[in-house]
Amino acid sequence: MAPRELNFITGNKNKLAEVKAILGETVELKTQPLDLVEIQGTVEEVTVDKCKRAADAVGGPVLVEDTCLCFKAMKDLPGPYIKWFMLALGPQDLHKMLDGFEDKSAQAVCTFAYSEGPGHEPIVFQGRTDGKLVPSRGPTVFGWDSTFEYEGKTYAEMDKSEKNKISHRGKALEKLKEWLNAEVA
Ligand SMILES: O=c1[nH]c(=O)c2ncn([C@@H]3O[C@H](COP(=O)(O)OP(=O)(O)OP(=O)(O)O)[C@@H](O)[C@H]3O)c2[nH]1
Ligand SMILES: [Mg+2]
Repeated sequence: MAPRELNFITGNKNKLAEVKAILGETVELKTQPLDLVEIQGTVEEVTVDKCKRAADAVGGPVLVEDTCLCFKAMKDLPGPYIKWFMLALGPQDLHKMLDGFEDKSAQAVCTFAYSEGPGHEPIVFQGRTDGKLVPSRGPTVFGWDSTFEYEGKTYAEMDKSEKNKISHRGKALEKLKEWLNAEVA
């Protein structure tokens, strides 16, 4: 049975705001701001492990999300480790990581995992958006939004509803919504 409410565990306020806006009235969204340990591995491994840790910490059903930024020239790195590169370099200098490469293409990947609670295997919903890494343009409010360009505009140059329609997160949440609706029907 699909849940009627979701407990989204995240320490990231910007993610939470987008998830709230995208899910709208689909489901009741609760949240707990836990900072969970994140392992190394593929994005699926990182997200599933984060989900299990969240379920254990909360002792009940949880939703978590992990975001990757993958550079094609770097064989998909930094991927799930993008947070640490962002923290070190900031949005102004992140694009310089690809200075030595012709290929500036990048893919934003968003992976949600839902678990019914401790001991339950998480279900995964993923969305991917192709773009490229560019010198920062637009407000630097959310992570690497100002350096990721999709069809001529950086995420930061789009208004929120425009970003949410084509974003990695929007696409992943479309799959989550389909699952919620299919289970209810
Ligand atoms: O410009 C951006 N547009 C986005 O749409 C977006 N989504 C995530 N991020 C950043 O990418 C890293 C992911 O790391 P991450 O998934 O582990 O997140 P987090 O640790 O901040 O929160 P959480 O793990 O508690 O949920 C963090 O630096 C996030 O700020 C984004 N930046
Ligand atoms: Mg994190």
